[in-house]
Amino acid sequence: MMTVIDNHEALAEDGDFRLSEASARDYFELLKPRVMSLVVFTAFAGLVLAPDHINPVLGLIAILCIAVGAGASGALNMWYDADIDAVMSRTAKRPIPAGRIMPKEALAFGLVLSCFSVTILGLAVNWLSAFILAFTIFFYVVIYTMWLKRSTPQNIVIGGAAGAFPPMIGWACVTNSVTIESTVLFLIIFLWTPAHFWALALFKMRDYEAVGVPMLPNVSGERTTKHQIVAYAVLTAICAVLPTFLGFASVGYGVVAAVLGAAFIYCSIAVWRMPDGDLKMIPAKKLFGFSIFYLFAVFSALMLDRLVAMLGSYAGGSF
Ligand code: HEM
Ligand SMILES: CC(C)=CCC/C(C)=C/CC/C(C)=C/COP(=O)(O)OP(=O)(O)O
Repeated sequence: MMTVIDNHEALAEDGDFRLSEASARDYFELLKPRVMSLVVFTAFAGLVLAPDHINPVLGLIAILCIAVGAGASGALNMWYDADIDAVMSRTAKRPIPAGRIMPKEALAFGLVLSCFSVTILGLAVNWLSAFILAFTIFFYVVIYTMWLKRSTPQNIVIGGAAGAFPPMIGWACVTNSVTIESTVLFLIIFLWTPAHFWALALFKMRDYEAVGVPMLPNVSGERTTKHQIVAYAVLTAICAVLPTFLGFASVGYGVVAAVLGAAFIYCSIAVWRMPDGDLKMIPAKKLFGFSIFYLFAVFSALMLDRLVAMLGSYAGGSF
């Protein structure tokens, strides 16, 4: 049975040039906007938390470049994964497997946006942040999507680094440097990723089984995955309070991060206590959903903490 993708290639091979019937919405969907919105939010947090100032117009340009670069990496991921996306129930309706966009169009779109975002960021802001953006795109598309994802159950642990760079890019946009503080922001997301994704991988095991992608639940089983989910949730909770101990966030932030971390660990333990073979996997779905709220809440608390500190110093300075 020819899949949609084969049929598309056949159409292109008969020499008969066809205009793409893809809509702007289809191209927008290639950018993984829902996922990348939180990615860009963490980049914005890195820009806000950096101990210096950036011209607001340049700051906006920086965030737009990071957003375009993140979307470009999503388009290139969908281009490469079109074969397995066509088989997995969760991804079968995406623009390429659904036949709305041809693989070559997605590849060109992703490459053009990647070059555009990196070049503009380098010219308008600085070349260090542009380099980190380029490296992040490369890491997600080549290291994770093309290599690790299909070859090792540790794919998302190592590949998770790609998703953790955005706050470091935002920080570098302002300071033109990589520091201990921006590395801690990187580590929070890096350690958060396994619990975030393996929760989903638990209830999507059959999908990954069907396409032969070696996700941890499929390779090492549910019990091992649940143990590692709890371990990474604990490490994330510990890392998230480090800003207070390193002096770039208040004790008040530390308390909020500790409470959020306790909730994250609680959700991960609920997954650990879930019987293997459970069909509904409610705790796993809850952990996946909470993981997104958790990351949003931690980075929001960091920015709020910075705002309160700035207002406090302004008020103190004006008396
Ligand atoms: C290698 C690292 C990561 C993996 C393997 C991963 C995996 C996934 C998968 C498979 C989904 C479901 C997407 C869908 O069905 O369309 C998802 C959703 C999501 N991810 Fe991750 N993720 C990673 C890193 C991140 C990072 C770094 C962030 C943000 C900082 C993030 C934020 C989200 C959000 C917001 C959603 C929900 C999207 C929606 O509601 O449709 N993810 N993730
Ligand atoms: C600035 C910049 C380049 C940011 C990139 C940030 C980044 C790498 C985010 C990871 C997003 C994600 C859903 C990865 C999963 O890919 P997958 O292929 O496992 O998920 P899928 O099966 O849903 O496609």
